[in-house]
Amino acid sequence: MSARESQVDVVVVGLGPGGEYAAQKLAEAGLDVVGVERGLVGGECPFYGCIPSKIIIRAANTLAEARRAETLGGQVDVRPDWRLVADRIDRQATNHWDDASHAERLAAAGVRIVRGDGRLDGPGVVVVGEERFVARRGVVLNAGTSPATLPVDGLAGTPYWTNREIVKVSDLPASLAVIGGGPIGAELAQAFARFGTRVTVLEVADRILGPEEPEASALVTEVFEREGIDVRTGVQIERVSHDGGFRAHLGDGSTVESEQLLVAAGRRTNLAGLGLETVGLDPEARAVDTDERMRAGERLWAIGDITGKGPFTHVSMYQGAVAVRDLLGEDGPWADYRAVSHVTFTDPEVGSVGMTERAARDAGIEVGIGTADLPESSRGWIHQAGNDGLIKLVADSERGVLVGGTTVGPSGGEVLGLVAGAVHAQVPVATLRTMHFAYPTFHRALEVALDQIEA
Ligand SMILES: Cc1cc2nc3c(=O)[nH]c(=O)nc-3n(C[C@H](O)[C@H](O)[C@H](O)COP(=O)(O)OP(=O)(O)OC[C@H]3O[C@@H](n4cnc5c(N)ncnc54)[C@H](O)[C@@H]3O)c2cc1C
Ligand SMILES: NC(=O)c1ccc[n+]([C@@H]2O[C@H](COP(=O)([O-])OP(=O)(O)OC[C@H]3O[C@@H](n4cnc5c(N)ncnc54)[C@H](O)[C@@H]3O)[C@@H](O)[C@H]2O)c1
Repeated sequence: MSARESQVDVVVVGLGPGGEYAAQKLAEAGLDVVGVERGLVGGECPFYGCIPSKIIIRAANTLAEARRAETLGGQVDVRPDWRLVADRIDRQATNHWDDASHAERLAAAGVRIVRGDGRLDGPGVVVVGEERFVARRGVVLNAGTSPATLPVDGLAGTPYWTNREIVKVSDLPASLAVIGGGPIGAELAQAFARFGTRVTVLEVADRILGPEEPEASALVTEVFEREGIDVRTGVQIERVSHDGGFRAHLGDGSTVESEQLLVAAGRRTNLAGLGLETVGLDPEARAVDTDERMRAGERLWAIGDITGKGPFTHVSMYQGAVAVRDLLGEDGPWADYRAVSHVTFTDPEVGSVGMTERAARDAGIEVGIGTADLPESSRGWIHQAGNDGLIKLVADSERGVLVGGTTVGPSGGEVLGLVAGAVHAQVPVATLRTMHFAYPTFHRALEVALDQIEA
């Protein structure tokens, strides 16, 4: 059967955060835009990722904070009620996993939404079922990721959870094993533990939150263990069996039993079946290479998690904005990844921007380091229960500027803002040292760390 053909200006394939942003801005600029989506308009973040997970974390943190009152303000009777969380995600956050509000916003901007699987069919051409779109200006790929499947014996036949299922849970499990101590595993492990679930984290690497500074991993591990989470690192999972409950068989001969199992062991990019070979790109690649304008080929742009430049919502939207500027013929600014920041919303939060110490040394930079322990700061001492935290700043001593920083603490993600600004704008360390740091804030601990840097 021959496909119906339409000429348009731009086709956006995948309407996750970056694609949604780009489609809306291009349509508002007057272009004829088609947005193709096979799942929910809005993508992973609002329905299965950032927003539901942060609602769970917010609730869990209120419980932890209430428990802290015992030594600071008085007795509080804490009785967790998961129904409040499940209901908030279901009704307030996801509208029962209905994307109408996202789709209506795009339609109001003039985007034509086409439901289905988009596939490239040569430069500037996208096929969706029986429809064929020829894009005069180009195609923007924003296909995102899915949970990676683990090649562990026995796992495939079991009803394990990924992030897609765990955000829909209506009843708390008594116990949960979490495979993977990355951001998803760590955030959800702690939140479920705070609701009363017995949690075991199984991490193959020698520490959880591996890409972070080792000091950050160590501190979060210490807090997790204090809260009763069983953190096992360096584990090999040989096999998983399921017989009502789960049993993970580990390489050292031990087993871990749990009522439920969350697999949070990474993501795979949704590039299979996208027709990359029709535009001269490798269909087996893990990511799509882009230049500073997010161009990936002839009349082709790629944005978001598929570019491998940082799997975060803000990166996807940042790249969406870059692609929009290029498609509209503007003169930049183009993509720059020196100061990509991210926050892992454990408690303490782990904020991070730019390079770690190791990355800076590997890049041949003459490194200067400054650190501070939050409990030793005035605000940390006042805060007391729940004051775990640290600052680590990484400077290029030759140039006298920060190239990275890690801010762990009760408001680690907020404190990060100042460091991210300094790395982004290359503010001289000497200038930062002359700042006023309000007393007694958590960010004031930065002054201690800055003073130590030889720069
Ligand atoms: C549990 C969890 C928590 C997270 N928390 C945070 C956080 O706190 N902060 C943060 O910054 N990031 C967080 N992330 C990461 C964040 O969700 C992603 O970085 C972000 O969603 C990526 O956006 P994207 O636009 O690249 O892709 P996605 O959001 O994955 O969207 C891609 C879309 O493309 C569609 N699609 C794919 N292929 C096709 C095709 N061929 N045709 C049509 N449609 C297609 C998919 O259906 C999907 O809707 C979290 C992720 C998870 C899983
Ligand atoms: N707050 C945030 O910004 C946030 C929150 C959640 C997720 N995310 C993003 O979403 C992406 C996916 O998160 P993720 O945590 O699933 O992935 P990840 O790749 O960051 O972490 C996966 C973890 O699983 C471990 N692992 C892999 N195979 C294993 C095995 N066989 N046994 C035990 N452990 C194993 C890895 O060593 C790693 O520590 C990340 O890249 C992350 O940046 C961001």
